[in-house]
Amino acid sequence: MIDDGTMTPENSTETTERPADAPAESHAFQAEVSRLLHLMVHSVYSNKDIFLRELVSNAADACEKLRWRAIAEPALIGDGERFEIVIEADPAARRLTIADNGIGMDRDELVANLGTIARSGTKAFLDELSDGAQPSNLIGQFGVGFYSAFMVAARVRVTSRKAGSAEAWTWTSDGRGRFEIEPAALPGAPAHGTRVVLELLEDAATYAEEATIERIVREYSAHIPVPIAFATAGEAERKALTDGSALWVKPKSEITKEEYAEFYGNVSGQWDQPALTLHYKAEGRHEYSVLVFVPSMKPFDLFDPARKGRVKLYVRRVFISDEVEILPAWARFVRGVVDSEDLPLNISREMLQKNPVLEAIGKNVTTKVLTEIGKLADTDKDSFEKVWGAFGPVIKEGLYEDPERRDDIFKIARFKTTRSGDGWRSLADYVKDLKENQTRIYYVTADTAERAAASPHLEGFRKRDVEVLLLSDPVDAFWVRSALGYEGKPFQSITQGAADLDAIPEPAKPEADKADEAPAADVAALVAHLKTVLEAEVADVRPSARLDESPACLVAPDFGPDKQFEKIIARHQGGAAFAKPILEINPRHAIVAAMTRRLADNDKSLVDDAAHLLLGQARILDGEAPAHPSDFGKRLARVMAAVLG
Ligand SMILES: Nc1ncnc2c1ncn2[C@@H]1O[C@H](COP(=O)(O)OP(=O)(O)OP(=O)(O)O)[C@@H](O)[C@H]1O
Repeated sequence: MIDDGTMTPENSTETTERPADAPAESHAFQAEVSRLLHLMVHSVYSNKDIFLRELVSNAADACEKLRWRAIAEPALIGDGERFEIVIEADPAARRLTIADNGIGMDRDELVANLGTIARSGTKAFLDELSDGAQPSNLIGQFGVGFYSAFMVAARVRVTSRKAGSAEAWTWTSDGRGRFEIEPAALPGAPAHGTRVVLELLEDAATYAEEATIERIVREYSAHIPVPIAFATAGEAERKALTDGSALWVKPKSEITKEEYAEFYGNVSGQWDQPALTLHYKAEGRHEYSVLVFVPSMKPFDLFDPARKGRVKLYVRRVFISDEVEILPAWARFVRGVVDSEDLPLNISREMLQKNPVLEAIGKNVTTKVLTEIGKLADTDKDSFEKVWGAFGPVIKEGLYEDPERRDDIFKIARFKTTRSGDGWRSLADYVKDLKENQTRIYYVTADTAERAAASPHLEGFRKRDVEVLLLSDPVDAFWVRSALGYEGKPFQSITQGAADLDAIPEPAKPEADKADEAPAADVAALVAHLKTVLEAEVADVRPSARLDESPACLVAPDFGPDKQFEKIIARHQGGAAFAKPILEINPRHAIVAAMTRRLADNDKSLVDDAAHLLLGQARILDGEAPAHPSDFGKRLARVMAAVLG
């Protein structure tokens, strides 16, 4: 029970008396908070109900924190005290109170927690809100839940007492830029915990009605693990709305899809329909229950550098922590709960690091998640593609971080390729369709799939109908370098090294085309000349098998990074110098043929200009600028004048 009669109308409405020597302090909200509050109050939200789910969720978190703390320090709570959340409505006064007997906040915590937003990504969130995204899907994710109270309240008063503290404090604000903090008189304050009082706006009067509250609690908070009761102001009687029992210990057959979805929403702060729900109990060496979800929508912090997971750890129904990394970082999109029967309840945070029981659980859950995603590929292609589209870029981090998972990840990995069209191809599909004499899995990496698909390096592969993976996630440039291959076929960048395409048969060429080809001896002479002219900029010049329509392209040497990987490293190191590239020229191209003729005629200055232009053009096709733009411009003008003049 929440003790001390805190819910009586008298002391839940009036500002508590404060000692004369402790005047109310006025603080400005952090700028981000003000921006958020402004958006909350002035946007037209279709769903204001969510404020209650956010406040209830905070109240439940506070109870769970204290439940855990009180294991080591039982004196923090009363004898036989039961954690609960009480929602009290006073329709006549248009007032709603949410009270919990959780951990509470001291003065500094009130200032920090209800005056700033600590989460990284806040700015991104605000920008997204400004762009008109539906906030109800986003709010819970960003750690800004409390502020949603101002969607329905003209004034919010929070009285809180930290468990074990002799002081209580009241925080008050109308949400317009400032808040006040003052000491609260102890007789009216909670023994421990927090009371949030909302003076509702005129058009939000419905939130002081029992039926509305009951409906919202059933819809959004029916399975939070702390019981919720309803009370009408001035009446002693309380009505239990939920029993606070843990959903994950119930048998699967007794849980509806809606109940799972609601639980998922509360545990993840996301309110999309989960793509996968995994609910099972493991018995054997370790005993534990798992209820985890694969979302169908990307959480906002998926690419946050901290790469934090959000699976909550419970021990025998007691919440322990959401800070332990139970799953590997590349599975950080998984949300849910793991509840161990074996770990000690008073386990310290230090003991949770590198804990063998947790490691075993983490491995098992990871295997299950990968297996279920794999099954989804067979049973529901659309959902699977959504999951892969959203989380593939993260899962692929496992390809180089978690070598023992590589084969499992390769099984579910899907790629855009020169043959995939709108769909995706698996490596199994790729290997099944290898061309005669093809021994490698070819790939090209670029910033976007479109740019990858436009790479001139692809031409010779297209012509031979050799499939190439079009890789455009930042992580791709990394795993292709460390993965040894798939089913014995090594990965090979098409922008690196000699393209061993000659062994793969080319479709027969019409005789007319062959006539355009420069004689081999002339090509050799041109190559030798270009090597001298471009010596300062390229490591080598050679005829290319990989080109068809373009006159030239740049490739990286056989060993070392490929072109895209070089770019990524250069970006991080502020433009580090790399090995000079190799220029490949297309002996079948009209420009190259013309250059061989000009060289034979000893028209060196035009050939030299053309050589530099070829190199500059190859750079442009790689998404770079010519090394010396003004020199490039001059040569271009000279050649154009010679041709047009
Ligand atoms: N009833 C409460 N008891 C104790 N602390 C609270 C309570 N309500 C809010 N807080 C504190 O204020 C912080 C900010 O709350 P807010 O709802 O804005 O974000 P959050 O709960 O951290 O994130 P999320 O909404 O994603 O769960 C909380 O993290 C918590 O520390």
